[in-house]
Amino acid sequence: MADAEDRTYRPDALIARDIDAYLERHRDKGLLRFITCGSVDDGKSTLIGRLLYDSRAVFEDQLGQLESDSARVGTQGQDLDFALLVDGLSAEREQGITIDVAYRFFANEKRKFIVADTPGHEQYTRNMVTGASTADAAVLLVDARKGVLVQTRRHAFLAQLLGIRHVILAVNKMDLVDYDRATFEAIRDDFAAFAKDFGFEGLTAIPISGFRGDNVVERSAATDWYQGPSLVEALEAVPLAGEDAQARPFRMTVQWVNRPNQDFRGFAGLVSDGTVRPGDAVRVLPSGAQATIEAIHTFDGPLEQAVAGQSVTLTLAEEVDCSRGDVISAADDPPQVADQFEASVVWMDQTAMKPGRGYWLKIGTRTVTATLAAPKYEIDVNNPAGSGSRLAAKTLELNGIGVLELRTDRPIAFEPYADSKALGGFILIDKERDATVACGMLNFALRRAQNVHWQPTDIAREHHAALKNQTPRVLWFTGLSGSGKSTIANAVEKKLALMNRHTFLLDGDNVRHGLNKDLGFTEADRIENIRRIGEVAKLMADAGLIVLTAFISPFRAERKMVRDMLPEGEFVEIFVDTPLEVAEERDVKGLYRKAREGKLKNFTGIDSPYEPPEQPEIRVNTVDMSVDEAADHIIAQILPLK
Ligand SMILES: Nc1ncnc2c1ncn2[C@@H]1O[C@H](COP(=O)(O)OS(=O)(=O)O)[C@@H](OP(=O)(O)O)[C@H]1O
Ligand SMILES: Nc1ncnc2c1ncn2[C@@H]1O[C@H](COP(=O)(O)OP(=O)(O)O)[C@@H](O)[C@H]1O
Repeated sequence: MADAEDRTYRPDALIARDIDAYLERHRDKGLLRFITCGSVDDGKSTLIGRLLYDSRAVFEDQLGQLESDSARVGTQGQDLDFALLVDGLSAEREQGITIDVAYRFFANEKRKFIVADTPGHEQYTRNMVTGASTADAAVLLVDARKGVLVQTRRHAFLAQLLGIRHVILAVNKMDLVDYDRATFEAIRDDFAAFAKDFGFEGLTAIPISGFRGDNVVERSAATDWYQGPSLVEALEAVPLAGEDAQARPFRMTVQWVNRPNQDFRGFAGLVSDGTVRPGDAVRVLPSGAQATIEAIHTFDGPLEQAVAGQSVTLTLAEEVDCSRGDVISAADDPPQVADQFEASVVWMDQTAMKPGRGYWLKIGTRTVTATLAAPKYEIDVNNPAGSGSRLAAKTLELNGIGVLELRTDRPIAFEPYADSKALGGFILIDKERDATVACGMLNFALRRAQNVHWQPTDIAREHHAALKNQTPRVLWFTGLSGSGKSTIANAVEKKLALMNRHTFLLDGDNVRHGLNKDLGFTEADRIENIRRIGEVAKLMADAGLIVLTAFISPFRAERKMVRDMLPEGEFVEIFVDTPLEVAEERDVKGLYRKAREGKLKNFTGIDSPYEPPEQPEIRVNTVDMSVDEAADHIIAQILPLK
């Protein structure tokens, strides 16, 4: 702040005078995206404020606001409090912490920069992940008085997990330790020792003062013992992501198929890697079909070549199947195709991960269903590099990071995240709530799936059904324990038998004594229980049977999963809608009493949830209907069975 009075801080005057000229001036400069991370009070906001202010990216009205805010609530006496420039949200000001990712743009003579300011607080891992996913570099702030903290380590770990290869360790508040060289070097060495296995290509440590401006834009005389670059110089030296990507084999994920008329079929998307030219041999994945690039179209006309970072429309010389989500790649060096993977997952939702449940997995522009296994281990983010960094875990909670196996319902083209963010990074979406719950990185494909193929059989499911002279069905009873599922399913089966129908009743207690005797009543076990029963019911329906199942099946997601496994109309959801009080009153097996006495844990309706169907095909009310009436009602609804 020493020279604040004698310099005229103004936003680049060109912005106001001629915005086109301003943009033109910056157009051909490379763009570096970076994140800043640090603990609360490390001075992150002040540093970013300083970067913006010194690069004249602050607008005059903001400046006026800053002056009045500084006087009112600033923490820096009469000086401008740069943190106020960045901590824009009022909630932040009140709490004194940054609560979301803020993106800010500035430019200097050499480069344009987008900085994602990510919060330091422990529970905000997901915001850091959001900010880091597109960053080329990370600036990790450390308070010179405090040194490397647990949070610094966590941020460094997340940065490497998200594939950031260039890290700048900004040892801040050097003014408060009298610019002491030994303090700086001890912190630098401490961090380097911790991060030695992280594989950072560039690790630069810089002594700075965001508040005073030392070594932020210009090198400071106060640290004459330091010979390295200023922060901005270090940021100018980070290689741009695009440069790396261009050296890789060609890949483009198809965003949409442009078919304005019969004669034109173009595949539009962003070239994520490499270079493409007309005449190049390519492959469409996951099908593997080969083709040749006919032309490259853009809004401004055809191109002789397109490189990573450009959005184009490709036409192919041959007629091949290619649709949204497919990957067009260099023919001689295509990405892999697989449906089982090891992945690292960062859980970002309040609701814990449910192993066995199907989530939407979105990778590039493709969306498939993925089922996650329980984590192999969770990573102790507070101690990510040492021994003991792997923790046993059955699930992942908010901000938890784990390594696990997952399978997709269809093969997808992919690359390990370490090689390609575009083809290896994904998000997971809760199907019911349509909410993003996690992000992840594919590490590698599991080989085990590759040699297992579907065996085609000559007698198809239609033949089985025709021989039995009936339409297969899965009559899926769901409801609380003691609601009447088994009793009614049994009555329905008897009636169907009298009608000469071929049936099979899969009942909760029986299946749990055999096929599923390894499973208990945790959420994960119930999900697996229903998954297996769904698979068995499907096989039986393939064999032409009318299958009746009587399981609590408490979760909508798994009932929907079984519905989706079967041909349209074959799954009939029957909600045995008995109120909890009535089922509890019946208490056929004495389990409700035990549960109320606390002798039985995770009992449905007591301390484990039941999600009633929203639109069941059939609902039966066992208070008003007898068993026989309920059975007749169901049969009437499913007829005819041919
Ligand atoms: N904790 C707990 N919660 C619910 N039910 C329990 C529990 N412990 C044992 N039982 C008995 O197991 C039967 C339910 O098994 P399901 O396979 O139908 O359950 S689930 O669909 O996996 O939720 C259920 O049988 P029904 O009464 O026929 O529903 C119970 O008798
Ligand atoms: N209308 C009804 N429908 C079904 N069951 C009834 C009805 N009225 C009384 N019940 C009794 O409720 C109990 C239901 O138990 P069960 O069929 O084992 O339920 P679930 O399989 O859902 O746990 C049985 O004892 C049954 O006789």
